[in-house]
Parts: sequence; structure tokens; C-alpha cells
Amino acid sequence: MVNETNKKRIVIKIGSSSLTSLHGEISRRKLEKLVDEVVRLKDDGHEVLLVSSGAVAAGYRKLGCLSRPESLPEKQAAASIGQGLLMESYSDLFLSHGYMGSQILITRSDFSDENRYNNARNTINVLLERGIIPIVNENDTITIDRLKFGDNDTLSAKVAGLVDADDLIILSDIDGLYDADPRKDENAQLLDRVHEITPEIEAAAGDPGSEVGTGGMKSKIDAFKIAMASGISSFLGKASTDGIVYNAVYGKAVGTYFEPTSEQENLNQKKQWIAFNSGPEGDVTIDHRARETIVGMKESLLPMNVHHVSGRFKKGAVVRIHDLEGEEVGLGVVNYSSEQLKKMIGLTEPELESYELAAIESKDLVCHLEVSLPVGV
Ligand SMILES: Nc1ncnc2c1ncn2[C@@H]1O[C@H](COP(=O)(O)OP(=O)(O)O)[C@@H](O)[C@H]1O
Ligand SMILES: N[C@@H](CCC(=O)OP(=O)(O)O)C(=O)O
Repeated sequence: MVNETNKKRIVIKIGSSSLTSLHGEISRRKLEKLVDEVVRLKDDGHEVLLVSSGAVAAGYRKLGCLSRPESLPEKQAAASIGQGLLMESYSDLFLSHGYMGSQILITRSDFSDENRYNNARNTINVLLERGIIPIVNENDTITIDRLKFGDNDTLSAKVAGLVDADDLIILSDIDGLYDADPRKDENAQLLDRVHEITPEIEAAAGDPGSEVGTGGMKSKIDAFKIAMASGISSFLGKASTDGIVYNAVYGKAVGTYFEPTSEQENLNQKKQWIAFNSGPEGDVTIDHRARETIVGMKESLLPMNVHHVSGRFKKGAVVRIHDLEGEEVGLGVVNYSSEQLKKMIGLTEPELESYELAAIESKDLVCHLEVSLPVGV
């Protein structure tokens, strides 16, 4: 039994391929196995949040489709039927063990709005602290393609960051990360520990292994990058292995452990929101001197170092910061609107001194070289 000091907050993500039968429908047996493992962790005193796929798989037959649909409206309609059925199964199973599940459906735009992001955190904290098991999925029925998380891997890492989890466990149909796509290279080796996502690892990560999987290893690697930058230990293992979740929490499972190093700066929650969720609204180009001070010395960006501004944004928006070569340096929250910043360009230093604030305060600045931000997440 754990006590308050070794009690963990654990986020578990299970993919469609691990919850479905060969025909692509939800497998009650697989759901039961997962619930049994979560119950063991709850009985030990841990807090557990599930990120579960499976809404489309649980609903497409009831919609009248013979196989998993391809078109977006049909997938959304299937998810509308299936999400309720999936939750009913989870609720029944958890209740039979004396635990309560709760549903949370999230869209990307919920996370790009800082107030809604913070509100989601407050709600989930109440649920976890009261022993409930929140069950999170993307709100498939209403999200439009362009604005979808799409796969639940990056969603699970962002949720783990949101609730300040200790561990993120991603379950899949494979027993860990290999140094090459195992379907293409029969000599591919399982990596048991990863401290850094190198370009070689990125290159080895391939597409989904089944018709029902969405993100493949690529989206899992994006997820592990987010978790590592947020200081969260992660694990990737095979959902069908007996005791996989329970053993992973205690460091005894076969699979890949992703461990953030102590030298790496862990992004605080505000910086996590800026880096992974905010959705930048404009671009600011800075000169070489500024690049050195904000990246190397981690100082604020001053208005006189702003070279060019594009896009229309208000004070408080998140913007991308580029150097003069066009390379993206990082992201930050601006203290001036685009109109004000544009007026400042070309002013002399004494003229600019009357402005008290930095263009971007160092506390609201996230640099690419400081943490390896996943590109395109
Ligand atoms: N380097 C790699 N290591 C392990 N699996 C890989 C790698 N590259 C591609 N894959 C494939 O990724 C699949 C898991 O992703 P996916 O099908 O999306 O599953 P899930 O539904 O669990 O998210 C594996 O079955 C495997 O075939
Ligand atoms: N949100 C979708 C699942 C998306 C999906 O399949 O993601 P993944 O399990 O990461 O391959 C659903 O519930 O059907």
C-alpha cells in the first residue's frame, strides 16, 4: 500500500488497436483486463486517469457500417453512438469494483484557450482528489478535421502535463519502441530506456500498425517529447501483456521507459501551455543579439530587438519568434499588440526607453534550444 509520499498520479492511454477485436469492434475482454489493472493501482492508493480511444470502434456497427468508416461525418456519427456505449462499459466495470468513472471530452480549441485549459485542470483535480477515475477522449463528434488532435497519444501527454502527472503509460499493440520500424526491419531491437528523443529515434518511428490505429509510433514519439519536456516519466508497452500497467508503475515491466534527465529544464504549467497548446497568433523576427540573450542568457526580449512583426495580435497573445535567417527560435507571450510593436520598430533606443515593459518577459518565453519542442504539435 502506498502512503501520501509515494502515491502517484498516473495517466494511462490505451489505443484503439488495443481495445478492439480482429473485426475492429470493442472487445469486452480487453476492457475488463484494463479495468482490472487500473483497480489494482487504485487499491494501492494511486490516482489514475484514463485516456481511452474506442468511440468509433464501439459505434460503427450500430450506425449500420460493416467496417470502420472512412469518411469524417460517418466517423463522427459512429463516435456519437460509441462514446456513450464505451462509457457505459467502463462505468459498469469500475462500479463492480467499487470505483466511479467520469467522462471528459476535449477538443484542441479547449486547450488553446488558457482559461478553458485552467478550468479543465481544476475540474480534473477535483475528480482525482475524490478518488474518481476520469476517462478522457477527444470530442470526436464535434471537432473538425483541421483542428483535431486526431490520435490520442499527444492528447494523453498534454493531459498528463495539465494535471501534473508523475507517470504517463501508453499501451499499444507492440511491446515498446524499436530502433527501426519492426515491420520493415526484422533486426530491429527493443530500446528499454530512452533519455533523449534523438533524430535517429524520430527517423525510426513509423506509421500505425493496424487499420484502427491512428497515430502510429510517430505520434507516440511526439507524446513522449511533450512528457519529457514536462518532467514526466513515461512508458510504452504492450496492452495484452499480463500485469503490464501495474508492473510499469513499479518499474518492472518489459517495454520502453522514457526518463527525463535532471539537467533538462522542466517546463512549468504556464510554459507547457505556451509550448504545446496555445496556438500562436503571429510572428516576430528578432536580431542576432537578441537571439543570443534570450536563448543563451534566458533574458527577456526587448522591443528594440524586434526587427519585423507579421500577423495581427492583441497584447497577451502567443507569437512565434524567428531569427533573421527565418529559423524558429521559440514562442512567447507578447506585452504589446502587433500595432504597437510595429510602431516601435525603427525607434531609437532613448525613444524606446520610455516603454517600461519587455516585449516578451523571460518567464513567458519558451525557446526551442532550451527544450526540444515537438515540431508541429
Ligand atoms: N520504431 C517503431 N517501434 C515500434 N513500433 C513501431 C515503430 N514504427 C512503427 N511502429 C508501428 O506502430 C504501431 C503502434 O501504433 P498504432 O497502430 O497507432 O497503435 P495504437 O492504436 O496503440 O495507438 C505498432 O504496431 C508498429 O507496427
Ligand atoms: N478518438 C478516437 C480515437 C482516435 C485513435 O484511434 O487514436 P489512437 O488510439 O491513438 O490510435 C476514438 O475514440 O475512436
